[in-house]
Amino acid sequence: MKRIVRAPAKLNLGLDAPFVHPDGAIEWRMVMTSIGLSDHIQIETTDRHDNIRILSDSSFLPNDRRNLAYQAAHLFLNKVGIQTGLKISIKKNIPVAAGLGGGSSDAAAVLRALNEMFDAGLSFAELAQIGIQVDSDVPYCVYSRTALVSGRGEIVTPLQKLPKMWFVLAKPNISVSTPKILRQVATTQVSHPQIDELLAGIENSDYDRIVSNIGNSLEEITTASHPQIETLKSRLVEYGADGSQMSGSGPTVYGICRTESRAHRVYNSISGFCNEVYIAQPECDTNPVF
Ligand SMILES: C[C@@](CO)(OP(=O)(O)O)[C@H](O)COP(=O)(O)OP(=O)(O)OC[C@H]1O[C@@H](n2ccc(N)nc2=O)[C@H](O)[C@@H]1O
Ligand SMILES: Nc1ncnc2c1ncn2[C@@H]1O[C@H](COP(=O)(O)OP(=O)(O)O)[C@@H](O)[C@H]1O
Repeated sequence: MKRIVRAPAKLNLGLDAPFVHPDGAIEWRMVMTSIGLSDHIQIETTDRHDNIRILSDSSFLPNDRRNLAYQAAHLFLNKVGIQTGLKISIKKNIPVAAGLGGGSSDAAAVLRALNEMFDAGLSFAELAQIGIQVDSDVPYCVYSRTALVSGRGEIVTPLQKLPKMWFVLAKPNISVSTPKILRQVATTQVSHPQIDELLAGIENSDYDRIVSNIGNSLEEITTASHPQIETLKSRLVEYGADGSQMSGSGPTVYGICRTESRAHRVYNSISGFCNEVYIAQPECDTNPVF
């Protein structure tokens, strides 16, 4: 049996961390969307029982149990009691450790694909329960559509489609350690974006209200050690984006544009300052996940 699936990158339109639980886990309130930029994953069954082999075209990825796709496959096979070998080949298009959830999305794509391949009949909620054991963005990525994410990442409430918009992503050439950023949440006075206003903007398909209420509590923490993120954000707006923000714990920033032609203008201008630049639309409008 063989399947090829896409694993889309996510963007955080709104990210609030209202409090930290006594065990150190962060309580999230995030509005996320998935975009056309995606990894391609081929999954094949093999007769080497209980052997999960990961191959990828990226030298940045672990190809053993540390790979999130491996962990997802392992948990799924245990849960449904299937004995098979798997070969999982990842074509990596999403920049790694960029705040775009590439690893979580690969893991979620593997869960969805195995569920279909073996006709296991698990609901998205059940796949999300497996996914939360891998990391906190996997439940969202099982749905991979615009959604409100809360709790420790396990509560996913799908929202309606975003109005037409374009994103211009720019990934500066710096490394950000997510654990290092997240550890600082408990001890830093972070700002809290207006998530309810953002939700109202989405509910009313109101582009301007959405753009004026994007916000990310982690931005101040990451920017404190990497001020170039702030510069890149300002440049995106200077070149014509209606708003700009960092995704996740960074370092990728994105600008939002209402039209494709404006997005291309911003793309061309920002390309002079940043090597890794992408244009994408929200996932659900154009490209079904399978
Ligand atoms: C911040 C977000 C927002 O979408 O995006 P990314 O930047 O990853 O894309 C994610 O929630 C992120 O998800 P993820 O990377 O899965 O985070 P988690 O699994 O919760 O934690 C990542 C790592 O940070 C550590 N961690 C987490 C919380 C905390 N208070 N202190 C920590 O040291 C965890 O132990 C783990 O090793
Ligand atoms: N399939 C995968 N794709 C990307 N990264 C992975 C994968 N499996 C494990 N990782 C590890 O997960 C970490 C986070 O990567 P990624 O999910 O791309 O970024 P982020 O958490 O910033 O959204 C990296 O250190 C990477 O080595």
